[in-house]
Amino acid sequence: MTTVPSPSQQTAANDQPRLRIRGLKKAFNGRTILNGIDLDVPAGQSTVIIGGSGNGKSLLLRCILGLIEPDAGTIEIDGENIIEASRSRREALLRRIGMLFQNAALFDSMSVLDNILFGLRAKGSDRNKDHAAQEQEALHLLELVGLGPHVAPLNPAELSGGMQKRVGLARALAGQPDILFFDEPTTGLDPIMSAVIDGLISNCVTQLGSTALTITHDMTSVTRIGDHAAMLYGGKIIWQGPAETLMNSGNPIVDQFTHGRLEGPIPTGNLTATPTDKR
Ligand SMILES: Nc1ncnc2c1ncn2[C@@H]1O[C@H](COP(=O)(O)OP(=O)(O)OP(=O)(O)O)[C@@H](O)[C@H]1O
Repeated sequence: MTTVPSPSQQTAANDQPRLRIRGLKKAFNGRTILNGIDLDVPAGQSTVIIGGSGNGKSLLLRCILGLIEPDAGTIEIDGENIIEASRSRREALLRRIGMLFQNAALFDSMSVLDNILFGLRAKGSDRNKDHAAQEQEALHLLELVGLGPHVAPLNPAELSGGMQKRVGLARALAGQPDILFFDEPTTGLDPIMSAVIDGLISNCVTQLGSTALTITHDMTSVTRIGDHAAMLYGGKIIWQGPAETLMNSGNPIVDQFTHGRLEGPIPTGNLTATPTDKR
């Protein structure tokens, strides 16, 4: 007999975040960087994390990806704690995540095609497929990010920064991950290319149904791609809410950061220019 969940049970299931992080801590040599991160990343939506340089945003992503072992806390994907999962189960859960690294992180010595094939192999997506089928899949991924097959034999160094990011995104999409991480996807790009990359990220969420988690310093991007926003400061998520309210959060720390003000609760110390610095 099939049990039909009651409406309240359905709501509870639907409300479960795709990613749920609680009490995540990480210190290096006695220096605490993450000091109890609590964050929910809703399924099928786009969450953006902002925060000052060195606050641990990339570190948070690397902890989730299993590249760095946290000192404490839980990281759940669909309610399953990946830290306590068996190795094979953890690997299976982590295969659900695709990542566009800062600066795209392509292998310079490999062609664009080989970079994407590498992504397919890393996700185990090459199994049961001959080389021609793998190449077809790689070309399809390039097409998804708006690049034609003429780009496939080129080396990353022959591409502009924006094209490199697109290739990085194509590689992140290898193996059809349903969770995507983007680490500063628009840094170093001109405003139009930033809009193109933001559009591709939005498409991943709206058309592929992905859950996106993006780190950015680009406030225009936050409003363009974000459904939800969160700010990391002092080792914790100090604010989270709808992205459209980020610029008027009412939180003094968030407001100082998002408006780039020198005055406020965030110490600027030696970064503050004095009249003598302005020679
Ligand atoms: N493996 C590591 N070993 C030692 N320290 C580390 C390691 N990884 C990160 N850190 C330290 O953690 C801090 C946070 O680094 P992280 O790269 O996460 O910052 P971030 O918020 O992403 O900064 P940015 O916005 O400038 O990219 C830095 O001080 C960094 O030196």
